Amino acid sequence: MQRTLSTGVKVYSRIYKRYIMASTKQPITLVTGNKKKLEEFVAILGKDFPYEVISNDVDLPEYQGEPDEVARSKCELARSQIKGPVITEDTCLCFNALGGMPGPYIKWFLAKIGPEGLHKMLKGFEDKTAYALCTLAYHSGVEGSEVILFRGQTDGQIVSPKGPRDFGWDPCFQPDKFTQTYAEMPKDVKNTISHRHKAVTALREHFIKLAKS
Ligand SMILES: O=c1[nH]c(=O)c2ncn([C@H]3C[C@H](O)[C@@H](COP(=O)(O)OP(=O)(O)OP(=O)(O)O)O3)c2[nH]1
Ligand SMILES: [Mg+2]
Repeated sequence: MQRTLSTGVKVYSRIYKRYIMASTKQPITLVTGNKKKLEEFVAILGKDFPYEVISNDVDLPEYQGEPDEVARSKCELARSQIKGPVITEDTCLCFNALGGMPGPYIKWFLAKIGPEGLHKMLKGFEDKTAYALCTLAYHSGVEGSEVILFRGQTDGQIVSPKGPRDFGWDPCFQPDKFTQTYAEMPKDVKNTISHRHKAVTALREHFIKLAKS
C-alpha cells in the first residue's frame, strides 16, 4: 500500500518489521527502500545488538553533495518523518580515475548503464581502482541533537561483470585480495569484508558501549 506524506515523501508500507527484541527503550528505525541493503544490515548486526531495531521502507529523496552531507541530510529527513531514533544508510561507489565519481550518484549510473556500462566507463583509463563506501547515519530523535556518522570503506577494482545480478553493482566490484566479485562470493564472505560490514561494526561498537554506560 502506498501513501504520500505532506512533505511529498512516499511511504510504500506501513508494516514495521521487528528483528531484534532487546530492550524496552524506544526502537531505532532503519529507514531504507532497499531490501538487499536491509538483509545485509540485519545479518551483519547480529542478534545480540542491545537495542531493538525495526525497519521502515520510506522512499526518501536523494540529495546531492559530498557523501557526508548526503548521509546527514538523509538522516535528518528520516528523523522528521519517523519522529524517533533513526538510522539511514547511503552507499557510494567511487572510481579513483574519476576523482571519486559516480560516488553518491551511483544509483542513477547503475539504473541507466548497468554493471557493464560502469565497467566500460573506465575503458580509457589504466587505473581501474575503486572503493565502496557505506555511511550509516544515526539520529536519536531528540530535537537539537546531532547526526552521528559511521563509515566503512572497502577498496577494490572495477572488472567485467561476473556472478549473479541480484544486487546492484556487486557483479563489477572485486575487492582487493579476492579473485571473485562481491556478486560471486558467498553472502557470508561479503558480509565479513564489505563496506557495509565495516560501517555496521562501527555502529555496533558505539551502541554496545552506550548500553554499558
Ligand atoms: O551491488 C551493490 N552492492 C551493495 O552493497 C550496494 N549497496 C547499495 N547498492 C546500490 C543501491 C543503489 O542503487 C546505490 C546506492 O544508493 P543509495 O541511495 O544508498 O541506496 P537506495 O537503493 O536508494 O536505498 P536507500 O533507500 O537510500 O537506503 O547502490 C549496492 N549495490
Ligand atoms: Mg537512496
